[in-house]
Amino acid sequence: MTEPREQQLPPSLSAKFQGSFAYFTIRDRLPVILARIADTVYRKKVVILDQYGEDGSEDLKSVAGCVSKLRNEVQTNKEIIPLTDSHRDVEVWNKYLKDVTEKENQAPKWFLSPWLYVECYMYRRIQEAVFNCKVLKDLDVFEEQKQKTFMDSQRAIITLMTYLQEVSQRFTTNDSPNVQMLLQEFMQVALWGNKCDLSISASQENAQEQCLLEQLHHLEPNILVNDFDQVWSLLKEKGQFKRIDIVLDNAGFELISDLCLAEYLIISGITTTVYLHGKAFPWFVSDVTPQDFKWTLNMLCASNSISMSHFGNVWKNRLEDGSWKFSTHDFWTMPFDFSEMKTYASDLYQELKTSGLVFLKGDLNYRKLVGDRNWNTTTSFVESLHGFYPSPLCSLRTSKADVIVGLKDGQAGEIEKMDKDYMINGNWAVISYSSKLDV
Ligand SMILES: O=P(O)(O)OC[C@@]1(O)O[C@H](CO)[C@@H](O)[C@@H]1O
Ligand SMILES: [Mn+2]
Repeated sequence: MTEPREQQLPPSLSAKFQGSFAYFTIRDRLPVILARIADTVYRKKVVILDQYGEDGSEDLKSVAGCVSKLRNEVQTNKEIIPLTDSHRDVEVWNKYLKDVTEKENQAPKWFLSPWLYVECYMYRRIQEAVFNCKVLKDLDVFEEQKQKTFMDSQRAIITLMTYLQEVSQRFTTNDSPNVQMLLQEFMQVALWGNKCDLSISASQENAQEQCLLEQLHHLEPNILVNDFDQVWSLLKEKGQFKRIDIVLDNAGFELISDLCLAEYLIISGITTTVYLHGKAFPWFVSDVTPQDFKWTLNMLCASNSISMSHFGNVWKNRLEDGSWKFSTHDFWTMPFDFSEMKTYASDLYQELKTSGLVFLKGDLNYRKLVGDRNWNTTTSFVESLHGFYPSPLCSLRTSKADVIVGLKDGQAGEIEKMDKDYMINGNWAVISYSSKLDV
């Protein structure tokens, strides 16, 4: 099958389509996320003044000012403007703006241009305010919300990690654990862990209260595409992998669910190494940064829960002994969809080509996999990847944007009758697999 060229691809999702989820996101949700940042920043005033003195207060004022200016630009549909900080990715972002302007013969705007671009640009503009600070260049304006989600999910985290410890013991005592059934369980826990994301909730609290394990059976019918069997036959056919990757999404409970999957992949012998990919700076409110990763492991180690502290130490050792690797790459916080990785991040693309299987978590990664385009729901997942074939891929995504592919004929209509917002409310999910490889 030849890869579809630009003109054959369906249109990009955009807020120019009134009534689209992009439209509601940009009109209603993004301004709320920006307003929430101003509140957070003001709440830090006393602590920052104490730690950083006047420079710190000035920085906070400037971040708050930049974020409210940005909020006004979004709400009044201003033109997208070049970035002014000196972070290493500025040139790529500003060249992209120039290229889009030339291609469209007009400057991109919030309610005109592709949703993926303007939403990614918003989070990079927030970082511009931080990178332009004098003393607060490492400020994470979303830190408080991410940490609160972790703290509020303790019960679910303890239950899940206690279960992981029992499973781990079954492998140690070799009492013939059902590897396939357990893999399905840990993949589905990681899948539903994706429901908790602070961007969809426009920064409203979004902790995991109940234990997911008991709900998996009940949630199974809500998995609209379930390619688990294809993942399992790949693993069975290959025996033990040297490398499996997990492109992470959100901090908090979702990160714990991903690390439990990563631990299971090792103790089951499915792979000897798991590569975990985070974001280089705060992104889409709850995405995992190196600081979030470190903080989470430290919180596990300091916990008085036996299973949490056990795995906190096990996981710190895995980073030491190399069975886990955590890294970031600038590509993950750029506006490109994944079909452009070969062009803009060939090093990352070549690295993923060495993986036996790449799990990609969450909705934004799914949107980037399918190019954030308005595909027919019955288009195959493989076709919607339009050129992104570095390795076998498995998307674990709860649907929080109005794009979905790989459904059967008539399936969308059936689901719509039950839940008209099925594409955007996070109650429905896909486990989508592609085995297609670049030549
Ligand atoms: O990637 P995640 O964390 O699962 O979701 C990201 C998200 O919350 O942000 C966008 C809406 O603002 C959508 O892509 C999606 O709803
Ligand atoms: Mn996210």
